[in-house]
Amino acid sequence: MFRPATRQLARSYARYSLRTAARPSYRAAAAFSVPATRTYAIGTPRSPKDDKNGGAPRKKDEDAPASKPSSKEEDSRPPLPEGWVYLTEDEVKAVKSMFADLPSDLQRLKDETPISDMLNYGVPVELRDVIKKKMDGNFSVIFDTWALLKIRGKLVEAFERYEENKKRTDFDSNDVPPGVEQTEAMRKAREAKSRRHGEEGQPGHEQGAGEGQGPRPGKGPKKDPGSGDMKFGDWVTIGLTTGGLFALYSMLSPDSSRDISWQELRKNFLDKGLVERMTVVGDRVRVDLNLEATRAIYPDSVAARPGFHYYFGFGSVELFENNLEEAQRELGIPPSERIPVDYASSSMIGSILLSFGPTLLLVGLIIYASRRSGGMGGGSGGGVFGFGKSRAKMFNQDTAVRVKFDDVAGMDEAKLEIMEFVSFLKTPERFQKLGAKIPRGAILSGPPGTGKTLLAKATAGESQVPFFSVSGSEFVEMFVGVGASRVRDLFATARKNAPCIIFIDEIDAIGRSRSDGGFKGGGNDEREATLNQILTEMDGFNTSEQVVVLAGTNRPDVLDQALMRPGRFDRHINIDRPTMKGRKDIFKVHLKKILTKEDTEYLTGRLAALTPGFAGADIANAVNEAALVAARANAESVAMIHFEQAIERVIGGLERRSLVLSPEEKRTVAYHEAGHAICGWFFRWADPLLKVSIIPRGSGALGYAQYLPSGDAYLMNTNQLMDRMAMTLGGRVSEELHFPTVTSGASDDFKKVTAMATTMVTQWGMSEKLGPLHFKNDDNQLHKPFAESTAQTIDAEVRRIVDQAYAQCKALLTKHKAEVGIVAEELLRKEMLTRDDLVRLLGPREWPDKEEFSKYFDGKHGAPPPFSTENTDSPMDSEPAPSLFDAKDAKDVKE
Ligand SMILES: Nc1ncnc2c1ncn2[C@@H]1O[C@H](COP(=O)(O)OP(=O)(O)OP(=O)(O)O)[C@@H](O)[C@H]1O
Repeated sequence: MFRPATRQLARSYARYSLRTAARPSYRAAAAFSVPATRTYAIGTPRSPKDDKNGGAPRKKDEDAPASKPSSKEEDSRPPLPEGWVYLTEDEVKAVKSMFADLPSDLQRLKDETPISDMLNYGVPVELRDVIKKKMDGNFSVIFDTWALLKIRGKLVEAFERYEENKKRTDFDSNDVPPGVEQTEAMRKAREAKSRRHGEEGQPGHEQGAGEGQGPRPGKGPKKDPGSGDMKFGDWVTIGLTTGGLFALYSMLSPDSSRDISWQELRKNFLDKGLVERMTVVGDRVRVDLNLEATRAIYPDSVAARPGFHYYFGFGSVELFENNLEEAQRELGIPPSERIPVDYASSSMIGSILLSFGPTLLLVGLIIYASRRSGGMGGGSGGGVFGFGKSRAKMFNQDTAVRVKFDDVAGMDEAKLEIMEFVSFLKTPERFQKLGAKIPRGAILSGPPGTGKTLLAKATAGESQVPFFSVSGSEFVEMFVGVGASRVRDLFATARKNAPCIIFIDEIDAIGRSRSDGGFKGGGNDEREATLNQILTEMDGFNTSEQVVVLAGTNRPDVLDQALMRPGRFDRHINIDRPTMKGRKDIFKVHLKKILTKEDTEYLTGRLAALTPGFAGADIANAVNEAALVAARANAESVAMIHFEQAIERVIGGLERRSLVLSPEEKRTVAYHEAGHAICGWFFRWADPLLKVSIIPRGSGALGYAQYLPSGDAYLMNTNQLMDRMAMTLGGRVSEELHFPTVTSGASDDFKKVTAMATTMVTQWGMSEKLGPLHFKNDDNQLHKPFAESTAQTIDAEVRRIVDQAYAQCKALLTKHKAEVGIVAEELLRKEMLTRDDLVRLLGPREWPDKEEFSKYFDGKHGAPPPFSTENTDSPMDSEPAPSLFDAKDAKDVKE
């Protein structure tokens, strides 16, 4: 089987055949003394039509055979050089059969190869071995095909030598002398060559017609329908192993280019027709070789690898062009087939980019990063300078601060105070004509969620002036000077928009007392610089400037005194948690958004009674939660029961019915809670019980008892405190009385009792031994503000008080041991008991109820008992945020 591996080989063989077919007297022997052909990887053939000789080019080789010899002449065939033999007819038949066996993609080779001519012109002797193997049936597709390729290489080399010796010009199909009849092989070979030349896309070139002529391919040798397929097909046929490894090696090889001198290039590649294209890249020329031809001649060279290029330098483009021109002239390459030269001007830009690319990239990144951080601030200025821009959000009439004083409830005094600012902003002349200096600003302080921000917004909403809202933490940045710069920017913008209000929320983030820094080691210069800037800006206000600064904080105690002095924040408005009436009003505000059919007066009163210690935000949350509970229950409107469930949920957390306790644990919890309930029922000064439950809730409470607090207890006497402590210890005492051992469940009770007793002794002057002294225990202080002996006295007094509460509780529960049992057993059955259940089990409470209790919880309004047992919690509910209550809060969530 004869399978040319490369385009070059195929072409060479085709030419060889053409030649022999055209001139029968030609002998292979002559080929070794006279070059018969020259191959060019590139170049455009002359069209036969264009040729002056009518498609038959001039004759170049005088020794070339003129016609095919007859079989009679075979004996007189000239001797062949060593290593070459003439084939017999049988052998030629075997070659034909090998071609017939070729895979379909190589069948074309058969057509392009004039096999019968082999009979006359000899072949390398190795071909005979291959033919023999074929005839014996030992032909190996991989190894013997490879041998055939090598044989083909020898043939090509022979022609190359011939060419070099004679320095003759190309001999192609068009060189057939006039009058010589072209064989079929000649025609096909010429067509094949014509197709290859056609790749160069020379305008006006006409391709020959005939079978085997494919559609004209686009530019580039790889698209050659003949040679490209041939190469690929060869590798496939030879074997994936050889080809794959070679391709992999070629790809992975870092050796993708090499410098070469002009002389080397000329000797090794140009003269052999292996150069396909040259590209001027900057001051060098890149050489593209015809891979297939190169591989045939230099099979082991890197030059034959795909993607490999030679480069050579030149003095000037003109010199290079002249050299190339001269070389091609010497080689006799016709102008139409000269090697194309490209000029890659874009490489200049490419090389500039390559040199400056990293720097440009870095600069770009820096600019991008600074723009981003500037942009994040929301300030108008971006870029590097955006850091110092204020991040205050501005609201005006268009962007609407629609909050009005009516939306703020439960802080009437604070509202009155702040209304003065509104009058000042609206009618400044009223104050100015009397010579009154307008307060510069006000600090709104109070626990979280009490409505400080809301009040500031309402001030802006009422005065109809622009409102700049910023948080203190937004001045804090890792860069020195940024905070002060943002303050400057904020005040400058505010002055431009005067009259207006600036609201700085959480001002303690920057307004912290400057002396505080010392303890933490070195202070914080950046924060101090920011604070100083605020002080300066507020000082700098001209009295007629209508810019009011409001600030909110939960920690007025840590603020710097300079900030609080008159002339800066001269009004201090403390907003505490709302009273019973305040809560009622806040409920009214938020109930406006809710669809409910309940009597508003009764509903708000009852809810306010149930929520002592709730801040405005807690109330807003509870109302919203009630609407969600009602929605889950598919209710038409939000009813009392939904509100109560919502409040219970806000206080105690989500019910955790999935938490399964053992019967023994459940029993312990029931007796523990029953102990609390009995104490609350029988102690004179204890808060009336609302509900006791052993359904686990929240994160760790296994049961709890809830009491109606004694209104807003601003004052508590010793009796109340002792009863409350005794009631708190009721759980543990009950466990002691009813079980052989006690549990860890009373830990939180002890914590509360200890805290209460300690406060009584150290702050409320309720210890006769210690007397009327106040010792504030500050965790930040290293030393206690009292002597060691005082500490011992405090310890002793705290113990005495707790012991007394314990004794009081034990006496009561021992007396009512049976009742504890009754309540506990009922609790185990029902899991939750209300006040009505206790009345049923224990009879009416001996002590009179408080006013609010009888008003809202006497059952006269037909409302269900508080905290109905109906459970609408679904497992998907999220747990509400726990509310904060101080020691005065009577809601008692116990473990
Ligand atoms: N007095 C009130 N009247 C009506 N709603 C209130 C009142 N106080 C708080 N709220 C509700 O609580 C929400 C939160 O209040 P706001 O943000 O003003 O609290 P804050 O005191 O500024 O809290 P923080 O100290 O945590 O910043 C308000 O949007 C409002 O719905």
